[in-house]
Amino acid sequence: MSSVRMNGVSKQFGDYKAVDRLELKVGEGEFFTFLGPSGCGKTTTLRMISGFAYPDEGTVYIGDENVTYTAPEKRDIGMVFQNYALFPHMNVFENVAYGLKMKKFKKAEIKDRVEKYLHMVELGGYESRKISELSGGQQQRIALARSLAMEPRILLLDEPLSNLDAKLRETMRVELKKIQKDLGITTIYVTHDQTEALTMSDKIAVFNKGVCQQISTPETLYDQPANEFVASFIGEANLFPVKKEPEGISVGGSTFLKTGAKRSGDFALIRPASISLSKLKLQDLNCFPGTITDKQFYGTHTAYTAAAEGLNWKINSFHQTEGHYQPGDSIFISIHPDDIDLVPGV
Ligand SMILES: Nc1ncnc2c1ncn2[C@@H]1O[C@H](COP(=O)(O)OP(=O)(O)OP(=O)(O)O)[C@@H](O)[C@H]1O
Repeated sequence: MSSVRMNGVSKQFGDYKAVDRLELKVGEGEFFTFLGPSGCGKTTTLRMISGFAYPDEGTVYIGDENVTYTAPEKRDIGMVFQNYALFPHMNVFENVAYGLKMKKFKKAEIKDRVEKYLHMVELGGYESRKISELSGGQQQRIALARSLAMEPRILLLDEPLSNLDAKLRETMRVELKKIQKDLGITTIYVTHDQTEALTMSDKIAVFNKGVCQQISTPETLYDQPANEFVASFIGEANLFPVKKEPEGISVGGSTFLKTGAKRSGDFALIRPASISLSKLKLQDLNCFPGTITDKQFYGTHTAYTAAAEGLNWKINSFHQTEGHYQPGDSIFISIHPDDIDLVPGV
């Protein structure tokens, strides 16, 4: 088990800053996720940790060791990729044993480790299967077992579940997290999928255009996003530019909002689940007439959109009694002041 630190790390391709002055610390045994849209610098950052890319500036530490320019094979890191990268001409045993053989482990130790880690990914007994005889999910587990068998000090996972179907992804999320916790291995996970990040991580670093926007627990990212980008990327959000008025703030031109926000900012953030819908006006404060424009039923909740005060609102209704509006219905939307946060722009 080891920690990872990156101090002032930058990487440029031509004129483009793929990673810009990154500061982060991954604690021992932590499940740490790099989250962000395509091209934001997640993989480049991971490659600088693995040693497949070197930074232009800054330092990378694993534990107390400065590994900024250390070759990948000397870093004692395991990696699992989106495409599995298994050897198709070898069977399952040979795939999992490969790195151990290269490192000249004794035969008995290789056999023990292959058995142990195949059992851990629930594929004990599959040793002589061909790779082509395995499903995508099974192949991904073999790739994981192959990395774990080396007992590395850090595990890096680059979008490992993105080739799997939705149901399998969900199962693998739970299994992967369990294995990680059982082994206590420091893990860095790259994804653009916020559900994966929120459900699996101890901490998440949110990236945008090469810049790390915020590093926090999933709960803090959702409840106290550092800025408009994080607020829009984590969970669903209504984000409206605000105008500062003498007595408070207004959105959409002249709609006054009373907010309990403890900070100031350029955008009002209102989560769709915190808005109530009603046929009648329920309160004077933060209650506006509008019209339902769309309805999508998800089982657990109904997602509405409504036009009110010249703005489009997203509203998630979890109450069955509220779940009966149709597009075209006249409604009132109500928001408690404590559910209106203010966030800075990026
Ligand atoms: N070897 C390279 N040469 C030139 N540009 C590169 C190179 N590698 C990455 N880039 C650019 O750097 C930026 C960051 O790429 P990176 O692969 O780190 O993004 P990412 O967040 O992992 O994206 P994705 O989720 O699509 O994999 C992108 O604009 C990419 O085009």
